[in-house]
Amino acid sequence: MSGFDTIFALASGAGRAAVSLLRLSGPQSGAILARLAGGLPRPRMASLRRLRHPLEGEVLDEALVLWFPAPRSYTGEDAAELHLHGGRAVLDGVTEALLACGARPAEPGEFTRRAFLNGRMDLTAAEGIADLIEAETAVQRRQALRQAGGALADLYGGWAERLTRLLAHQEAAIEFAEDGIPTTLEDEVREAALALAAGIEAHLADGGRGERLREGLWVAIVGAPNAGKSSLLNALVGREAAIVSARAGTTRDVVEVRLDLAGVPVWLADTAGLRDTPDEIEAEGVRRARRRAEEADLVMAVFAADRAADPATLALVTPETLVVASKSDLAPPSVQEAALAVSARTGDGMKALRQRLEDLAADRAGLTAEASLTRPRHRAALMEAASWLREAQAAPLPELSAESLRAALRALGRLTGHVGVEDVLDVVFGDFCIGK
Ligand SMILES: Nc1nc2c(ncn2[C@@H]2O[C@H](COP(=O)(O)OP(=O)(O)OP(=O)(O)O)[C@@H](O)[C@H]2O)c(=O)[nH]1
Repeated sequence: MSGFDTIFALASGAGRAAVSLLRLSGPQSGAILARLAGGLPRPRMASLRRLRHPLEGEVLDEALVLWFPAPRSYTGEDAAELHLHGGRAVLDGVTEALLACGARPAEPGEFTRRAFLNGRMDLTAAEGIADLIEAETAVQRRQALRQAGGALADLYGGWAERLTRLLAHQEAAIEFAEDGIPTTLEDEVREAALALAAGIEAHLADGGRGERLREGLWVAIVGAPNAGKSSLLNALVGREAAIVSARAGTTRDVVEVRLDLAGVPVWLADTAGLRDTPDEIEAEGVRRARRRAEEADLVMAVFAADRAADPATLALVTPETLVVASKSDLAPPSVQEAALAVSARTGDGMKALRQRLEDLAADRAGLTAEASLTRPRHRAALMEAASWLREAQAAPLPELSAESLRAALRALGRLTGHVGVEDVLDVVFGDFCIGK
């Protein structure tokens, strides 16, 4: 796209490194690269060049440079890459040279924003790239790569195409009706609208797995004071993250620890032991524990094997709860049904507990054959599209049905970015860091 400034940014991480990657994009990229490197290298071929300051002529670095003429670049514009030596002074010198040539530092996400505006990717793919940069586990990486590769773009784009055809048919049906030509077209459109709504709703009914994988699965560990919750948490993460003591009521606030369970990011939350207490601080801890249990994706209820099961924890157990009998070295478990017997002290049963947690994590946040939606933004737009499609099916007049189909198409368009709305762009690209 013309009329843009030429922008640059460090694409690699800040700080001392062997190599720093500086990226340049915009209409002046070629001219600027030629000025610094003493001529343009062959497109898309790495060349070793001496980089000079354009005014002072001083050699700033000897660097690998790459020239990507439009449209075959990440942004779709003329672009260049400078693989500099990673020192601070090199970067400062080259930055000054680029400023002297009229380029300006990029805003966060500006490279990907330009790629989107130039039609190199849709909004969901741009989000996939943001997720890939943030991905911390293998399964997160797989989900992000799939989305960056256009899996959601293809799915939603396919629906938008189907919807466009429906709209064309509905409009044709309206015209035929005016001309008095009998047709079954309108009935067919209504039926197809319903089928499409059902398809979107099936995609929505994924239990939030894609969003969970992106953000992490929350597991709340609850139980009576001294049940051994903190010891279990420490044994699971392999370090002393939470304080363990023989004194009941040691954990007062929520202790959160991040864990990679077979590629799914999991947040374990150790909570205060559930009991009535006159201690104000501890009572607040108990309130927080209950809230965590309500909000968690998974509750792990811990009962000490050498004690009778306490009613406060029992009250939180549902068929979804992972029931654990701790301190199995002291006694046979007191809660028999489906309880997993473990001992943080001897390590007995810990492998089985980890495996159970991994299975549950994979079940609630693992990848499935079909790409899952990954953001509340996706969910909102898809719910809106499905609801307009149902309205289109039920509308009393074909004109109203067409109007609803148009609204559904707009909702899908906002999702992929084909209906350009500035505020949507700001939300999506606000997630990026500078240089991406
Ligand atoms: N024998 C035995 N003792 C354990 C085991 N796990 C924990 N304990 C002991 O039980 C006591 C309480 O353990 P914690 O892990 O602090 O229990 P908690 O449920 O977090 O306690 P609160 O912070 O009071 O809610 C400590 O003295 C631990 O050493 C175990 O597997 N076997």
